[in-house]
Amino acid sequence: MSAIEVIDLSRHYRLGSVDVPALRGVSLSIAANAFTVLSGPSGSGKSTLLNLLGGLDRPDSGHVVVAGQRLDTLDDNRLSDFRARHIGFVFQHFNLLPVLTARENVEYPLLLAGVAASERRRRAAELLDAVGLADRAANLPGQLSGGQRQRVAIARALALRPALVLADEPTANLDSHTGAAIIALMRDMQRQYQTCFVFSSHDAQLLAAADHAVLLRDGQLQAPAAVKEAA
Ligand SMILES: Nc1ncnc2c1ncn2[C@@H]1O[C@H](COP(=O)(O)OP(=O)(O)OP(=O)(O)O)[C@@H](O)[C@H]1O
Repeated sequence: MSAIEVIDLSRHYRLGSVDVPALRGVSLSIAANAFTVLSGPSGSGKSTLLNLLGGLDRPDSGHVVVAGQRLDTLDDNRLSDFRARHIGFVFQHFNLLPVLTARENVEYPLLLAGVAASERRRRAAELLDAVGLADRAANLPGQLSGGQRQRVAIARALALRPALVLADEPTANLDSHTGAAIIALMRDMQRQYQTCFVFSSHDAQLLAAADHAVLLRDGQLQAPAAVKEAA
């Protein structure tokens, strides 16, 4: 079963009079309940594709279907609502709100979704426990290490139990030891929460941990290889 269908997707950027083709006619299926890595050299189109999968950007042609919903049929408000409810994001720079504690950061998407306070507290506590940070719930992001911040970001991404979690270079700002721990945690969370995880990365450790690798070069798909059978 696939969580995402990508159909003949193209995205060009204009730099003055120069046309930069970032993605050229990409079609693929991404499996549900699996760990998929988008890989390829710098400039190959990984972030562009990830942004289109997450509805953060719109293609010039082609379309994306996430959890059965064609994103191109949604206007900006409905797309933003769909994103909030069905897609969790993890960023290279963590993007936590600096004035909120770890617990409040995890609760934030639940607050926006109108979840009652007692349920927000319960779910944030469960998730912080799952990422090994139960004792750091009251800390601000500035009082946490890079690896701990990324753990909070992963807990936040899972708060609304999304169909899909997208992560753009989630280990790029971490040392290799911390990066390996974050990869193991994401793998664990993917299994525990039965979610589709998609990452962009140059990180060989992340590629080795993946069920599927999507290889891009010059905005086009290379052979999509099954790294190993999905667990
Ligand atoms: N906002 C933009 N304006 C113009 N060109 C852009 C823009 N964003 C990306 N590009 C170009 O589109 C192409 C694909 O970029 P993209 O960021 O998707 O690649 P990437 O594989 O994620 O690279 P990296 O691994 O370095 O992050 C590149 O040629 C890049 O220069």
